Amino acid sequence: MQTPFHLPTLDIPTLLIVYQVVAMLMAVVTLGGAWSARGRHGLWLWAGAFGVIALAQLLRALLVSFGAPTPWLSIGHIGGVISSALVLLAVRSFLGLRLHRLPVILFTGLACLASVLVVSTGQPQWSLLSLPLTLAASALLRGFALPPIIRSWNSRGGFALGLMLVDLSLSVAAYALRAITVTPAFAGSLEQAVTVNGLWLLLFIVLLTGQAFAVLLLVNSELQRSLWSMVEIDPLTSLLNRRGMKNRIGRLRQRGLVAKAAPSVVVAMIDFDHFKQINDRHGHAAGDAVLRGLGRLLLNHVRPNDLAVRMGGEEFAVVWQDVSAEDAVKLAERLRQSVEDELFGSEFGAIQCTVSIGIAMPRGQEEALDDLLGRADAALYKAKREGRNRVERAY
Ligand SMILES: Nc1nc2c(ncn2[C@@H]2O[C@H](COP(=O)(O)OP(=O)(O)OP(=O)(O)O)[C@@H](O)[C@H]2O)c(=O)[nH]1
Repeated sequence: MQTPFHLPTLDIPTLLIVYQVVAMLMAVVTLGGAWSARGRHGLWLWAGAFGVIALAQLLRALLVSFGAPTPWLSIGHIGGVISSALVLLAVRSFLGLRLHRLPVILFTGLACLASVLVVSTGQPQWSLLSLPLTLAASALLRGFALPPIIRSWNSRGGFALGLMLVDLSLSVAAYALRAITVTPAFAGSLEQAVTVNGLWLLLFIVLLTGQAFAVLLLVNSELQRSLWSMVEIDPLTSLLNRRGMKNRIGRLRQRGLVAKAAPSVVVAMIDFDHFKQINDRHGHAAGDAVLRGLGRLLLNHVRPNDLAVRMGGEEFAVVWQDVSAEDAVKLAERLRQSVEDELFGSEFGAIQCTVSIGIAMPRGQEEALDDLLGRADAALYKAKREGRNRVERAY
């Protein structure tokens, strides 16, 4: 079959050297990133993915110049499959998913073995199968990394993840199409197949560079995220702190999920009764265990869009969304009862405590969050004055 268009002649060995140099550069840049991020987010695996391509091409070039036996020359193809396996593992590690290493290793091993076997026959019609075979294996391995990235992008969004998604999707398509089009049967002749492969190499150099940029952007945004969570999360209870709550509500308002002081938002301020006595009687460590226990209990009482917050000391807050005033009173009462029924376990024995709760609903669209919190606080102190272990509502 003759292709209807004229393909430019490309110097494949030169392109392979460029591919190798770019991969080497990307490996060095990603290694630097992995080093500064202490290897978090699967960065060593990303660096490995670029490094393997660079090393495989280098080895191949050396073997060719030393006149190594033919089976060794499939090392470049094998490097591509191993690199794709590392990309799959890197994506899972980056997204914090379990790494199913064994099936990935087995599949990669089989693809590499098949490549060596077909090249070892010494028969051109078999040897030529090595490239499409390993390219197809790479397309599959990278394809398996797509669904978790798509899910993550749907929930998190972000430019860096979007860029990774685009690059990975393009590379899955490119590996699959390259596997088909580099076969002489498709290209029309062996010469045409070599030229088509050269054109693909050009695209692969671009995709490789795009992937390295996406990795670095992703790591940068992850480091920023973890820095923010250190600022916004209370280390003792892992709940949001006061700043985290304000930022979260600000972000929800920006995304239009919460209208400015929407009337359906209810704030509950929660404060332990006589917490000082718990510390005095059982010790500070037992007090900490009780605070952690309330943190867990609050998380069980809120839905994904609600917020559970440690405001400071033994004061907590819950922000319920989409609830009526009547339902909020019921929710707060149920929460108060749960704390009363709970035996907060610690190594010093079970500790029983109670909380006082003040709840407030926005007066109108314009009430600022601080004013709302202030009124919930005032209701809380009314609950304390009226005898503690009770819920009071601000009007
Ligand atoms: N263990 C522990 N105790 C804390 C922490 N933060 C604040 N506290 C203690 O919480 C206690 C709060 O005491 P008070 O403000 O007098 O309040 P209270 O004893 O709960 O009395 P009422 O609120 O009036 O019922 C103090 O003894 C603080 O030391 C903490 O992180 N861990």
